[in-house]
Amino acid sequence: MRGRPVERGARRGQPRGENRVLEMSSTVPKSSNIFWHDCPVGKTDRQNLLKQKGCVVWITGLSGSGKSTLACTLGRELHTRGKLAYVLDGDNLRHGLNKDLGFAAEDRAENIRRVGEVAKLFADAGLVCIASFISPYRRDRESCRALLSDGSFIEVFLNMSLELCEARDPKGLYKLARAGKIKGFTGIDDPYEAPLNCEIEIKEVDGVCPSPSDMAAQVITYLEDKGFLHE
Ligand SMILES: Nc1ncnc2c1ncn2[C@@H]1O[C@H](COP(=O)(O)OS(=O)(=O)O)[C@@H](OP(=O)(O)O)[C@H]1O
Ligand SMILES: Nc1ncnc2c1ncn2[C@@H]1O[C@H](COP(=O)(O)OP(=O)(O)O)[C@@H](O)[C@H]1O
Repeated sequence: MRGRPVERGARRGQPRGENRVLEMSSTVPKSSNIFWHDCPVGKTDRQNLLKQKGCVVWITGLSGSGKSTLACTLGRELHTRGKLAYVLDGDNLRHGLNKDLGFAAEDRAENIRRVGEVAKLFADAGLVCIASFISPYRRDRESCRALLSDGSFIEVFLNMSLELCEARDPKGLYKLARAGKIKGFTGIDDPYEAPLNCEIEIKEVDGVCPSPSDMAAQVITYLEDKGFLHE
C-alpha cells in the first residue's frame, strides 16, 4: 500500500536541515506512539567522509539475464576506484532476511518492499547500494523508487531475451519450469513487466550481449556523469 510523504524530523519540531528525512512510508505503521529520532551525524557528513553520494543501483531482469554478474563486476570496479558499494542479491537475501518468502505475487512484492527499505538505509549511509533482483512487477519497483529522492534511484534494465536467458540456464531452472516442475517461473508462467522509464537499459546488440565489464562501465559512466562518485 502506498503512503503519503511524512516529514519525520519536522514532526518533533526539529530544525529543517540535512538530517531531516523526507520519506514515503510504504506501509502504514501498525504501532502507535512512535517518534522519529534524528542523529547529529547526517547523510551529508557521511558522504563527505566517503567522498561519494549514496544511491541505489537497482538491477532488474529475467533469471539468467546477468544481474548477479553485473552487480559483482560493478561492485568490484567501484571498490577498485575506492568507492564504497554493497551488493544486495535476490538469491542471497532469500537465505536470510527473506527466507520466509516464496514466489507468489504477494511474496515477491514483500521481498521487494523489504529490499527497497534496506537499500534506502544503505543509500542513507552514503553507499552505492547495488540491488540485484528479478523484481518482475513494475508497481513494486516504482514503490522502491518512491522511497528515494533526488534521482538517487537508478534503475538498470538488463533487457536480455528469454531465448538467451533460457539458453544460459546456469541453474537448470528454466528446464525445470518448462517441464512443469517449477510453477510460476518468471518469463515462463509468471509475468515480467519491463520498465517504461529506466535510467539505463542494457541489451543485446546483433544478438550479442555486452561483456560484464562493458555493462559495468555503462553504469559507472552514468554514476560519474550524475556526480555520485564525488563529494
Ligand atoms: N518461480 C521462480 N521465478 C523466478 N526465480 C525463481 C523462482 N524460483 C526460484 N527462483 C530463483 O530465485 C531467484 C530470484 O529471486 P528474487 O528475489 O530476485 O526474485 S523476485 O524479485 O522476488 O521475483 C532466481 O535467481 P536469478 O536466476 O539470479 O534471477 C532463481 O534462481
Ligand atoms: N555479460 C555477459 N556475457 C556473457 N555471459 C554472461 C554475462 N552476464 C552473465 N553471463 C552468464 O550468464 C549466466 C547468468 O548470469 P547471472 O549473473 O547468474 O544472471 P542472473 O543473476 O540474472 O540470474 C551466468 O552463467 C553468467 O556467467
